[in-house]
Amino acid sequence: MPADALRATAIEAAYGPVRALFGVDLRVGPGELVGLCGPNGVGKSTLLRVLSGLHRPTAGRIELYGDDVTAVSAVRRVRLGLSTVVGQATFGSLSVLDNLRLHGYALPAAQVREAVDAALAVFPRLAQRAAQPASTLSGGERQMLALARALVQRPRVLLVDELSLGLAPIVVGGLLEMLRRLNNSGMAILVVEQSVNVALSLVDRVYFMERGAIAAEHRPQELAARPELVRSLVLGGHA
Ligand SMILES: Nc1ncnc2c1ncn2[C@@H]1O[C@H](COP(=O)(O)OP(=O)(O)OP(=O)(O)O)[C@@H](O)[C@H]1O
Repeated sequence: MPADALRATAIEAAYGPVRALFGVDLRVGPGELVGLCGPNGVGKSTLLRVLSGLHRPTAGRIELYGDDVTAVSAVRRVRLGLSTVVGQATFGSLSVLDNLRLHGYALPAAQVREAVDAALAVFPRLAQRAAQPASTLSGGERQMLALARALVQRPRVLLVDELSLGLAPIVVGGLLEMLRRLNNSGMAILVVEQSVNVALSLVDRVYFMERGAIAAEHRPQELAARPELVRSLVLGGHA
């Protein structure tokens, strides 16, 4: 059997004395699109930070295509094919093009231009605005830029935090369509999503987190006829 694109086993994490993750097990198969849902504060963003190498776990193991990357730095994980889209923060005074170029930091210099052109080809709307300062983009365009920056890194596995946050449904629809296309082209994707409806419309499989651990795992079709189960999963311990 081929190795999982991404596998986390028994992950624990803390902020000083405050424990945030309690033995998380999660996997994303090659070419799979997986969601991670759960109420505020259950540890979704912390888990993403641990997976991307931005926060060191206190226990557990992370594997990328079968290789142990638990002790590997965030930058090296990018080189190994793991990229992350977090928020819409950009370098506002820099142009869209320069924001993209900067994100080629993990690529050999000779490949940056081609990678930037490829990312712009995915987002024609950004290509039209390549010379514009990023601060002048709309919220939706900024989220496109956040995605495009990750694409510049040529990921095999993409982690996405809260794609739909604060965006109009029509904009979210376009971004989801983009994630689907990237996934269809073979990219494994893990998307943290506050809106369970958004997640269920998109993913092959979804994890529900509760108080720092995975509480359930389902395929959307299993949940289609069970609104009461979805409700209890969404509300977690608050049901
Ligand atoms: N920098 C930090 N310092 C201390 N505690 C933190 C820090 N970041 C997160 N936490 C705590 O860790 C727990 C998990 O937070 P996390 O942001 O991972 O949750 P989340 O599920 O992503 O929430 P949300 O959906 O609201 O973004 C929370 O109790 C939070 O208060």
